[in-house]
Amino acid sequence: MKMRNPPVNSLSLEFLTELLISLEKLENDKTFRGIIITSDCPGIFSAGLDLLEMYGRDPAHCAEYWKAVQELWLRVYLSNLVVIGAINGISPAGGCLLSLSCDYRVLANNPKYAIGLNETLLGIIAPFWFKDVLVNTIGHRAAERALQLGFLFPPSDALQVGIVDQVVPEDQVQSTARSVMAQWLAIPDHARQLTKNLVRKPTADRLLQQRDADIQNFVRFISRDSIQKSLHVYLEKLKQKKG
Ligand SMILES: CCC/C=C/C(=O)SCCNC(=O)CCNC(=O)[C@H](O)C(C)(C)COP(=O)([O-])OP(=O)([O-])OC[C@H]1O[C@@H](n2cnc3c(N)ncnc32)[C@H](O)[C@@H]1OP(=O)([O-])[O-]
Repeated sequence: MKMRNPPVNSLSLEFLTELLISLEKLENDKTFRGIIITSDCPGIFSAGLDLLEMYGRDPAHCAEYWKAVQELWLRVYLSNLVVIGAINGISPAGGCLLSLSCDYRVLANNPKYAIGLNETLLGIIAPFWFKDVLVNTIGHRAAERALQLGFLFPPSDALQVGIVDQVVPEDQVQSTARSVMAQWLAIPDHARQLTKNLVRKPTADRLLQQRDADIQNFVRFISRDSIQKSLHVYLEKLKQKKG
């Protein structure tokens, strides 16, 4: 599955909806047993959540958007398919969450392809379920530092901390992802799926038990003047960087 939402594969509401529909189709088609998620935008896996869906929007829109973000996470995280991330670009925040929700992550060895939950750098906070997935992946102490400091790990550090499973030369990302897929597909589906569910369900349940409250929290948080100001400053920085 090649994500294509130029210029930066930001997860806009429209793009999230497209991803959800595609994933649902694959999930329901019994001829598919696994997917490799990668990007069609050179150098960018995904720039994460679309800031323009959260900046200057009314509460109803923010609520609709957040529901779609939750939906995508649950769909990928709990998928019955084997999901491999072939991460061929930078993946901050929501892009990192998408990567972390895969069963296995292969990252291209390019120092620009950093990965991490950098929310604090934007003056915003990674929700508890983003945090849970990171803690599950790299452990409590490493997650505590990474989250507070908004670390974006370059490939060698990403491998060392365990936020990705493998770092390979850029031209080998897809072939490596395919070999990994073959290895995972050698396991009987029912045993692998039930085991995946056993491991992941408690984390997903924490959100499932309070989805509406989580939406309300998000809307309250993102609508604050101070948060809107932080987003404004960050968006301006992105513009200025462009020159
Ligand atoms: C509680 C919530 C939790 C939040 C989770 C998140 O995921 S928060 C998200 C955390 N994400 C981040 O912190 C990543 C922020 N992005 C970046 O750091 C860089 O864009 C890049 C490194 C991904 C690509 O660098 P590059 O030099 O190749 O490209 P460029 O920088 O020139 O951008 C091209 C155009 O895309 C625009 N745009 C970019 N990102 C976003 C976005 N997320 N959304 C919307 N738009 C975005 C950018 O403004 C510009 O627009 P313009 O001026 O053409 O109208």
